[in-house]
Amino acid sequence: MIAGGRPLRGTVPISGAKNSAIALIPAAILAESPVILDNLPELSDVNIYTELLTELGAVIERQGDQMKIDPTSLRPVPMPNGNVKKLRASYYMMGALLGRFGEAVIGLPGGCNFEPRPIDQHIKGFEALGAEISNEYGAIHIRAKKLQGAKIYLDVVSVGATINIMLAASRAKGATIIENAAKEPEIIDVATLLNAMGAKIKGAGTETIRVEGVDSLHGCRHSIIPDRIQAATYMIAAAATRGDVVVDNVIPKHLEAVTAKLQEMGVHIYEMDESIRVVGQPEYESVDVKALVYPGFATDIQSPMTSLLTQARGTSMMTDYVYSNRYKHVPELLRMGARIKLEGRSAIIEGSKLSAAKVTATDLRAGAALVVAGLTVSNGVTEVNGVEYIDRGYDFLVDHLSRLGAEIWREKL
Ligand SMILES: CC(=O)N[C@H]1[C@@H](OP(=O)(O)OP(=O)(O)OC[C@H]2O[C@@H](n3ccc(=O)[nH]c3=O)[C@H](O)[C@@H]2O)O[C@H](CO)[C@@H](O)[C@@H]1O
Ligand SMILES: C=C(OP(=O)(O)O)C(=O)O
Repeated sequence: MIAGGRPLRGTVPISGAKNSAIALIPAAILAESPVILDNLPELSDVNIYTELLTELGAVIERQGDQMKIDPTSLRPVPMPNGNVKKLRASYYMMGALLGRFGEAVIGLPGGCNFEPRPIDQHIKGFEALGAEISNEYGAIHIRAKKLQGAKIYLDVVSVGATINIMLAASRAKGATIIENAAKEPEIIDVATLLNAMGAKIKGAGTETIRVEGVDSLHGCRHSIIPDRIQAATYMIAAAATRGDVVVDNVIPKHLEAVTAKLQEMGVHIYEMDESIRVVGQPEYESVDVKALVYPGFATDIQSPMTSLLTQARGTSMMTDYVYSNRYKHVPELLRMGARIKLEGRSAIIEGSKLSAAKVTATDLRAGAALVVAGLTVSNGVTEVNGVEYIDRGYDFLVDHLSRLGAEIWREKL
């Protein structure tokens, strides 16, 4: 529930990145001794991953924002159903188990289903490494007598496929070259962990990644990079409420596309070494935004940005080149009085005054978009349902926003 209309003011600490954490936890499967992860976010996706690895026999200890994963007794137990279906990133178990044991049986992943999300490039990568793959009763069976390095050109730039191939290839014989690789910061984070575990990966963060396979990997300690999507969401919320907020513990370089777009709208932004101050203004110019792969404007921030664009003067255009149909938030924003038209993969957004309504999130970032919208509305209380999606990606959201001066609370059901 949000009684909006209050400018957000103060400092918000940003936790470790969800999309790193849920790749780094399965990466630990490849080690033959314990891995320690610091700066772990407190998210439902992380909790589900913890359960998944425990079901496979790993021993996991958590203390504050630290997780110790001891994978020494872990076995490649088939996981056709259950927790794997609750999580998009359960597909990383495929690459990790394949690398460590040469086999994996994993149910097709779940997670946010804003549109069909194929994993054909992951499969193509495993096959190129020598794995045999079949789909039986909704679960992918992957087996390889021996993993052999290969040259793999990805047909589409895919974060998940790039990471999954790195995981398996780090234990293959010889060199694997991934061409047309994704360049997101989370890919560099995974490569950094794997290299600290003894892998030989070069080029992460560029479109060509070279993985020299090694015979074994060992434990290490690693600190997860800050969550750039959470950070961007608070930046957008600060702008939308005409507030003055410092997002702290971030890597400003990871947020350049968002910073540039907000500045183009007229938001004042000051970058420090590890924080960004966002000062909202009474009026904003309309802008056109293209959601692209990194270093472009992230698709994961497209939905909250769409909410902010309702606050700009004139007509803005949002085009998502990564997911053409990621607009489940739009019908809900219409309920709040937004004037948005969908055309193909674009949303055309007219500046409008929003009003309170009962709305429902059906995926994580749609949820974030509705919260941003609710924060701008001063007449009445906006009710956002489906908050379990928001819990996938924003830890302590209500606490953080309350500390920034928002009137926001969770109803006990
Ligand atoms: C857990 C995680 O890190 N999730 C992120 C990851 O998802 P995920 O890794 O699943 O997304 P991808 O980068 O793979 O998808 C990018 C595009 O490629 C297509 N595609 C992907 C794989 C494939 O085998 N075949 C194929 O056609 C997808 O449909 C999509 O259009 O990157 C997305 C794009 O930045 C983000 O929105 C997600 O938050
Ligand atoms: C779509 C997202 O996550 P996932 O790929 O885990 O569903 C997201 O983080 O916005």
